[in-house]
Amino acid sequence: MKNAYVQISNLSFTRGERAIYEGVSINIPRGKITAVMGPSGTGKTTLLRLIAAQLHPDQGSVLVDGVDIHKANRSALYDTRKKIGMLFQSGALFSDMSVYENVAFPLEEHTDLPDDIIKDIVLMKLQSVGLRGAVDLMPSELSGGMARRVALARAIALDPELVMYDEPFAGQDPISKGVLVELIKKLNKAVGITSVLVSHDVEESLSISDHVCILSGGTVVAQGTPEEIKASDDARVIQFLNGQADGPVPFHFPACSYAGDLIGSST
Ligand SMILES: Nc1ncnc2c1ncn2[C@@H]1O[C@H](COP(=O)(O)OP(=O)(O)OP(=O)(O)O)[C@@H](O)[C@H]1O
Repeated sequence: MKNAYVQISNLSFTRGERAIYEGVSINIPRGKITAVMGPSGTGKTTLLRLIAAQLHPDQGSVLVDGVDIHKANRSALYDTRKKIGMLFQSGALFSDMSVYENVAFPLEEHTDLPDDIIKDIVLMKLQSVGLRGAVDLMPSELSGGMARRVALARAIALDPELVMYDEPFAGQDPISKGVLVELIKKLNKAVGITSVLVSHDVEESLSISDHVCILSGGTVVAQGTPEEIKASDDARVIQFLNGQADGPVPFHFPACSYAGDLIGSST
């Protein structure tokens, strides 16, 4: 795809004995919102970490804005990482820093901007997530949902070209969820940010994304527009979209026989 911001080709990645990805190819279109969905434990967070070069594939390549991120030299890697904002499930704030200091941190680390400009940017980012009033609070004084939004303000502090959201709606009340959905759309439309959204929230994801990629069992089982995905006749896609427990995708993590485990534990 010519206009892909992230181009993943023939990617394989193994954790211990377990193949998480086997020859996966995915294109993340530039300036669009791509939803990555799939059963729990399938490797969605792992995929984001492979894109950000926090993990390295056994095989295959990941091009981020044309840069092969796993072969890039130190300075190209640094420059490319500056273009990526990440909101991870475990994206904890620095607990000994205020909300202000948390959002200012990447600006102080990566730019030479004067303090008054940094202050304006921090307040602008906090305003966009609806938390300018929380600027002086410490992370321990925030709810889980508020902390997630402060982490988002920090993730977009450097005006990234690519933002990856890992379960941004988890633990959000309906109003905050609405704020986040609008914010993701606004960042995408107004500033042209390429967005990757990992979420279990099927309805929300399909409603805001331009492109959808469904992963299962180490491969891509479907890719396309939300309309194409909804019209898919692949049994795994139908099972996932409808939240059915029974179907081709197993609910259980691979394990030895249950009876064997129980007998083993009683001896
Ligand atoms: N640090 C680690 N060491 C070994 N295995 C890991 C590690 N982190 C994750 N895994 C394994 O990799 C697989 C993929 O994990 P990952 O977190 O990417 O899944 P996911 O699709 O994001 O899941 P969820 O939707 O539940 O968040 C899982 O089977 C998990 O057990």
